[in-house]
Order: sequence, then C-alpha cells, then structure tokens
Amino acid sequence: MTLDLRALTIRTEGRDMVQDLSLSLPTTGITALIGPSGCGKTSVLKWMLGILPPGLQSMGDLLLDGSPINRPHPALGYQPQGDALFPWLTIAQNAALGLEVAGLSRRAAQAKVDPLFAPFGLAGTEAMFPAQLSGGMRQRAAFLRTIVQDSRFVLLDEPFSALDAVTRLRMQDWLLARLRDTPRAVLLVTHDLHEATSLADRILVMAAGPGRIIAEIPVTTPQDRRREADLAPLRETLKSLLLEDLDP
Ligand SMILES: Nc1ncnc2c1ncn2[C@@H]1O[C@H](COP(=O)(O)OP(=O)(O)OP(=O)(O)O)[C@@H](O)[C@H]1O
Repeated sequence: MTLDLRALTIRTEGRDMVQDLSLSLPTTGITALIGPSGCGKTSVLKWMLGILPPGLQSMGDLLLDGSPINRPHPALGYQPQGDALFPWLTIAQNAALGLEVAGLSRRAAQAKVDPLFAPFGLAGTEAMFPAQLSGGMRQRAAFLRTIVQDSRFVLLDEPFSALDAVTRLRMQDWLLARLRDTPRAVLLVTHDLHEATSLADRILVMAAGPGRIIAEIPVTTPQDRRREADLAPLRETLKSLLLEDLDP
C-alpha cells in the first residue's frame, strides 16, 4: 500500500503558502518532515486528513494505491500537536474516542482498547483523567488512541515536543517498539534534528516562502546501529539545508 500526495498547493490571502509539493509514503517506515516554523508542515498534514481550515484554498491529489480517496479516510490516522486529550474524559474514554467516532459502539471500542493499556504502560490509569498523569503517560494515551484505529498511515505532528529530554528519548524508543509490533507507515513532523536522524528512514526537508520540499535524504544506517556520533554529519547536512534556506 502506498500513499501519494501529488502537486499540493495551498493558498492563503492570494499567495502560495505551500507550492507544488509531492511526497509518497511506502507501506512501512518513518518519514520525517522537517522545515522552518511556518513553512506549512501542519497544513500539509491537515490537508491529507481533509481537515484544512476554511479560508485556505488547496489544489492537489491524494492517492491510495493509485486511486483518489475521500477524506477523512480510515487508512489515515492523526495525532495533532500536543496530546489533544479531552480533560473531562477518563483515559479509557479518551483512548476509545477515535473508534467511537469511526462508528464502533462504546462497548466494542472499550473492548478493543482495554487490552492495550498494559503494553502501552498505562495499566491502572483507565479511570483517571489526563491531569492526573505525567506528560509521558498522556503522550502514550494519545498514541494508544491513534494506534488502536489500525490506520496504515499515521501522521504525527511533533508528538514529543512538549516532553522533557529523558521522557522524549524513552517515548522515541517506545514508538519504535510499537512500530515493530505493528508495522505501519509514519509521517513524523518534527523540529528536532536528533529525533529525525535517530527515528526516520527518510527525511524530507521543507523550505518556506512558499513551502516546498528541497531535499529528500534516506537514512540508511539500521535502527539498532545508529550511534549519536555517526549521525552528526547527517545533522550538519540538514542544518545547512535549513539555514541556507533562511538566508536572504
Ligand atoms: N487557518 C489559517 N488561515 C490562514 N493562514 C493560516 C491558517 N493556518 C495556518 N496559516 C498560516 O500558514 C502558514 C503555515 O502554517 P503551518 O502551521 O502549516 O506551519 P508549520 O510549518 O506547521 O509551523 P510550525 O512548525 O510553527 O508548527 C503560517 O504562516 C500560518 O500563519
């Protein structure tokens, strides 16, 4: 299964905010999307999901295995910036919400979510509210809600940015482990070059004004052999691409 975004242009107030952007996601693996603030990363994700705010005009095609799809589409899962848990719902209710929105009964949704609390490190939190959990736990609950929907393609918008450094590293390892359990394709928007180089199989670099992809860089070192020091040259390359773009 492949997801192809072809020739996306997003226009606001008479100017192209994103211009002629194309990308493909293979069946598995992590593709990181990096770029300066405001270049349009979140808007690209929202367009793929069919939730671009009104007021932004768009042109482009999204093809699943070569055919255009209507959105929202069950093959595409999404985790917005932050954890986006509803504070007035318990963790169990939050985790089941995506399934309920997709049409499952409350009971069926809960039955699907329940067995995942332990593997997601959330055993005992079912009846708690988000404010009672640590940042890492809330993030795992948000992942649970996203992952349980079985979407083949998961779009993650800066999922770790609100976490402290240690929790972030643990959550990154944890995400890789979950993806080994249930392989799927991830499009990961991140500002963090360490995160991009340690997690991704491929890094797409965006420039701003208008937002477009200026480089596609494969990360060929296998996950288990990625050492911080070995990844430094790649980070330097990414840094110069990002900074070059900001020069007048
Ligand atoms: N609803 C909207 N109406 C008009 N302009 C918008 C709207 N949403 C976003 N924009 C503008 O579009 C541009 C891209 O925003 P977007 O959030 O997609 O960028 P981003 O690369 O994800 O930024 P960041 O990394 O800071 O999250 C910004 O200049 C923003 O001000």
